[in-house]
Amino acid sequence: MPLCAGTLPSTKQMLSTRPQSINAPAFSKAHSSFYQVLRASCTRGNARTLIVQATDRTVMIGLAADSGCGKSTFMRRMIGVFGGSPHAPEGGNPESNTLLSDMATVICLDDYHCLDRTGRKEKGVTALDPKAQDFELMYEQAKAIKEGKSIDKPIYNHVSGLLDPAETIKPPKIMVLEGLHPFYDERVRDLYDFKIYLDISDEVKFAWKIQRDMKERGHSLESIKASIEARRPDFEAYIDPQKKHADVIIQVLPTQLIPDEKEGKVLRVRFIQKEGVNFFKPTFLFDEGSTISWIPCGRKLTCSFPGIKFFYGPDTYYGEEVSILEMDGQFDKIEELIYVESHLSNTSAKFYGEITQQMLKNSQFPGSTNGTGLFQTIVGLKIREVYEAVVETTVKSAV
Ligand SMILES: Nc1ncnc2c1ncn2[C@@H]1O[C@H](COP(=O)(O)OP(=O)(O)OP(=O)(O)O)[C@@H](O)[C@H]1O
Ligand SMILES: O=C(CO)[C@H](O)[C@H](O)COP(=O)(O)O
Repeated sequence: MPLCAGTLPSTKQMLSTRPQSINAPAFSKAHSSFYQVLRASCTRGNARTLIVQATDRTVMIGLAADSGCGKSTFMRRMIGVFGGSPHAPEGGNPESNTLLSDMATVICLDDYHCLDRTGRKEKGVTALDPKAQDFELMYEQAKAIKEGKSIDKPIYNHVSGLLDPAETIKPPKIMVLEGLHPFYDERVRDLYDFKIYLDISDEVKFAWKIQRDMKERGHSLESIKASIEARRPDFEAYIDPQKKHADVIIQVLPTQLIPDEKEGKVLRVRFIQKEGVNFFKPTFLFDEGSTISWIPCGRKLTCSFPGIKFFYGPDTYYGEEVSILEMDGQFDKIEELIYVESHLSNTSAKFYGEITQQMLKNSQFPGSTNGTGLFQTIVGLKIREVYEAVVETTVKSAV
């Protein structure tokens, strides 16, 4: 017999009640906010089950970029928004590329290479070539995860260059597929709730690669140049075109504040945001839809040479309406970012100062004093908002 809202237990009672059987799902704090939605229309028995099932729907996020373009750094920022520390699967293959955290699991699409290093060499293809990628398996497994099923996913071992035995991945609340081809196959593309592309210009990519591969991995300047050149044709043919499918693009270019600066030390970062994307409201500066150029007051935002400049305005990108928020230059003190934050709207922050708080928490990550860190942090908040909106919609349709 249906119960009226007043007769259903309170959220506090729900939290303290044990499930009626071992297999019944537990009601946790994470479900509380959705309980109100159901309280008016559910019987005691099915309320718990419906809420838990609805909030257990996996939200799919795609992150595309070339290798060495800051995907790992971005993932660490995103996971920081949800809390909990990222870790590799325990007790498994030490060369696993998977990252687990309380809310999110990040899968690296290199695991869907169907040709190992020798195979690619024999066939004369690079890892960027779709021929080296098993899209059939990628689609089947991404779909299974979205349907709440566990998968046994292969592991591409970056040390040996071989495909290792599979690891089991359980469906998380948020699944991120990151790598070279997340939006290449139309079937996989249609599974995402939100799509991100990190678009790093050649000059900056080169500077970052030198920093990592020369200083940290002992590669020579010549070999880094040669590897970038060898990848370029396939990058242009197969990776770069995927950016037109993304909902947001973080484009990283050399600064325009210093003439002919090509070293990639000072960056101009553009946050390209599509209009009309489900559950996503573009962030704006001062006044939505206006075109604004802003040089913040130097007393409120300390910046050494060459200073800092913001831009915001509407534009088109591959024929679609977008709004662009741009930051050229860098600031000196992260805590002063609160001044910039106070002029931004639709940031998806839960409280005033959350962006600055996140930036301070991750101050040791590269890009913490420029637009890469700022926009990656905002995208992390956007992912949280998309997640919450998808879950709420699922709960409502369950009701
Ligand atoms: N925002 C940034 N500002 C400056 N340098 C950065 C930034 N993001 C990344 N880097 C540099 O680029 C290098 C690669 O970054 P990261 O490991 O995050 O990229 P990746 O895309 O995950 O690489 P891969 O796919 O090869 O594992 C880092 O070592 C760092 O030096
Ligand atoms: O682009 C890459 C990763 O994003 C790698 O180059 C690709 O996975 C091939 O691996 P390896 O360098 O081990 O041969």
